[in-house]
Formats: sequence, structure tokens, C-alpha cells
Amino acid sequence: MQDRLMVALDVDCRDKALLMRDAVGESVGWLKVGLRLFVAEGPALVRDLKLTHKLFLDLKFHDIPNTVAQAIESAGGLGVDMVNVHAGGGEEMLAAAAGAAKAFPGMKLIAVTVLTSDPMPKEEAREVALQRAKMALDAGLDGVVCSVHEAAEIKALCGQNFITVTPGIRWGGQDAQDQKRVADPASAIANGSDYLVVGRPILHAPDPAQAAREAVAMMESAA
Ligand SMILES: O=C(O)c1cc(=O)[nH]c(=O)n1[C@@H]1O[C@H](COP(=O)(O)O)[C@@H](O)[C@H]1O
Repeated sequence: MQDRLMVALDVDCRDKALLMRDAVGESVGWLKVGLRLFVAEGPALVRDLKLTHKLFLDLKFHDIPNTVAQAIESAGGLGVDMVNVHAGGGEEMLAAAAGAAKAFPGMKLIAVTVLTSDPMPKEEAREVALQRAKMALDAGLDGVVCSVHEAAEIKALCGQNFITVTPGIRWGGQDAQDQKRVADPASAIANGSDYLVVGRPILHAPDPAQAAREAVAMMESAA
């Protein structure tokens, strides 16, 4: 199950990123590089992190179709295993991204549906997430980022092979912080999530590898 756990390396510099990578080691299969770390350290660090783990480049591209397609080409050139765009960019943008990603068959392209921090009412979030997931499927993407609460329905609508990546993971009474739609690792697996994204519950744990193993044990309990 560790191959389905992604650690969000939301730290501010290379040294901290490498320390965290070493701290989690093989207890997780994936590292996620997002805005904070990429803006600070860029592609060189991504290349290094790729040497030991699968890599998800989470920059949520949201721009005109041509610009997003070019950014996807750059991500493909970096050799990342997964990259995302924001489905709010619309059908044409998603199709352009999917077109660009075709040149990189080893890279999964996924779309953010509704951010797990979005305060919109649950039913509205569900409707928008389902509609955007279908749009991503039709545009030729490999899957979506969504909350655990929408994952099962998205699988039912878009097919079991359509990838669901779920952040907003908390367990054992952890603070939800800025996340609005949270769930624990066992519920995520039970609801059909393919990959779980965990940031602060691992980054801020006294022993990050132990926190990751705890999450994996919960994931296994639901399998
Ligand atoms: O695309 C993402 O990864 C993402 C989408 C989303 O809807 N919600 C969300 O939290 N994320 C990312 O997932 C991670 C969650 O971090 P924690 O809340 O610290 O576990 C962060 O790096 C977010 O940028």
C-alpha cells in the first residue's frame, strides 16, 4: 500500500526536502512537489527526488490552452510520473493538456476537480466534482484529484481505471487545518481512492516514517 501513499513535500528548501525524503524513505512510494518547493528550488530538485521515488508535480496549471499544453510538455521533459491541471480551466484547456501529454506515455495527467479546502456546500462540491471529472475523462485525462467523499461516485461514473487522487487525509483526531473535506486513510481506500496525498500529518510528525506506516496500516485494514 505504500505505493499508493504520496507525501506532499510542502517545505521551503532543498535541504528540508531531502531530509524529509530520507526520513520517510521506503515507507512511501511517492513524493509530491507543489508550489512552495517548486518555486523555491525548481527542476533540479525534482530530478534528484525522482531517483528514489515516484514523483507527482502538483502545480495545478490553470491558464489558456496553449500555455497549459506547453507547461505539460515541460513537465513531460522533466520525466515526472504525474502532473496536474485545474479542471476549472475548461474543456478546451483540458483537451490541449491531454494532447500534449500524449508524447509522454509514462506520465499520468490528472485534473483537480474541487479543492478539498473549498468551502462550498457538500452537495454542490459533489455535483461540480462529478461534472468536472466527466469533462476530464472526455478530454482524455487519466484521472482527477478529488476529496474522498466524491471518489466512489467518480469511479462509478468514469470507470474503475480512472485515477482518483485524494488529499485532505487526517486520522486519530488530527486538526483538519485549512482542509474542509477530510477523511481517514481507511475510508479513502474503502471509497476507491487510488492514491492518498498526505502533507502535514507526516511532515509535522515527530517520526515521519512512523506516521506514514500508521497511514499504510490503516489503508491495509480497508483493503
Ligand atoms: O492537488 C493537490 O494535491 C491538492 C488538491 C486539493 O484539492 N487539496 C489539497 O490539499 N491538495 C494538496 O495536498 C496537500 C495536502 O496537504 P495537507 O493538508 O498538509 O495534508 C497539499 O500539498 C495541497 O496542495
